[in-house]
Amino acid sequence: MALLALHAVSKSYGALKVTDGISLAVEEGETLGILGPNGAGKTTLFNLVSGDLRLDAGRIEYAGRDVTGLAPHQRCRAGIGRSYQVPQPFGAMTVFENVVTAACFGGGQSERQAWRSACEVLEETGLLAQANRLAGALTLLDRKRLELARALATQPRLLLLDEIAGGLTEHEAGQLVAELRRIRARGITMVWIEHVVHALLAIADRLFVIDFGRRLADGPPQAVMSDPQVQRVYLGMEG
Ligand SMILES: Nc1ncnc2c1ncn2[C@@H]1O[C@H](COP(=O)(O)OP(=O)(O)OP(=O)(O)O)[C@@H](O)[C@H]1O
Repeated sequence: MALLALHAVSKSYGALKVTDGISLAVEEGETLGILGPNGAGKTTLFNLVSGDLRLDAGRIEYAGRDVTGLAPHQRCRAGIGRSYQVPQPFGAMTVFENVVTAACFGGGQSERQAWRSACEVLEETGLLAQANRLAGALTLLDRKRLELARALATQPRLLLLDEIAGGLTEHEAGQLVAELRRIRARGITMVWIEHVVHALLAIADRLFVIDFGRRLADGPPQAVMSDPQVQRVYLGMEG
């Protein structure tokens, strides 16, 4: 049974169909990469899965349960954690306080549990030395790590990552991939939207390409990247 299953999911803004009948299954333990041109509907798909947006049609199942009608906090507590494309930490709070807050309010943990899991997550994401810094004073790499740490603090079984490598140097993106590999080794299922293709290819088991809100390709990374339609639409290359 798939951990996450989308059945003909659709969402429109007025006449603009942003998600057009997408069906997709993600197996437990899998790392799925999502690619697509700007405005293709990738973040919208995440918003539909996390419950930040209500869908117009279709159904979403998670861990064998229909979660279509659940609120975002209910989906989070059920194990769907996510990061946001634009990191949104509480800038006037420390890194530690940000992660504790995510563990308490997103993960439903007691304060005592939240302190413990915040320490573990900060160590795992390489942020322990920054624990007492204000989140607003972090470098871009550390802000991305904090975004990851806040999602991990909710103890997800399914982790949705939205462009977490964007704006990083190649070396920094490599560090982030190494952290994601460790997270994957813990058995966490990941779906990662990313424009930094080499970072995605370093970890994804499978790629799903979206164009104009529809599935353009879905399969093993090398096969998808050499698909002439993907090269034409996404990479701007003529086949
Ligand atoms: N609240 C909204 N109202 C109207 N249109 C919207 C809204 N949110 C998104 N859109 C439109 O929906 C389309 C898909 O947006 P989305 O952010 O999902 O794309 P994306 O693939 O994540 O893009 P990017 O790679 O640039 O982040 C875009 O044309 C966008 O302008």
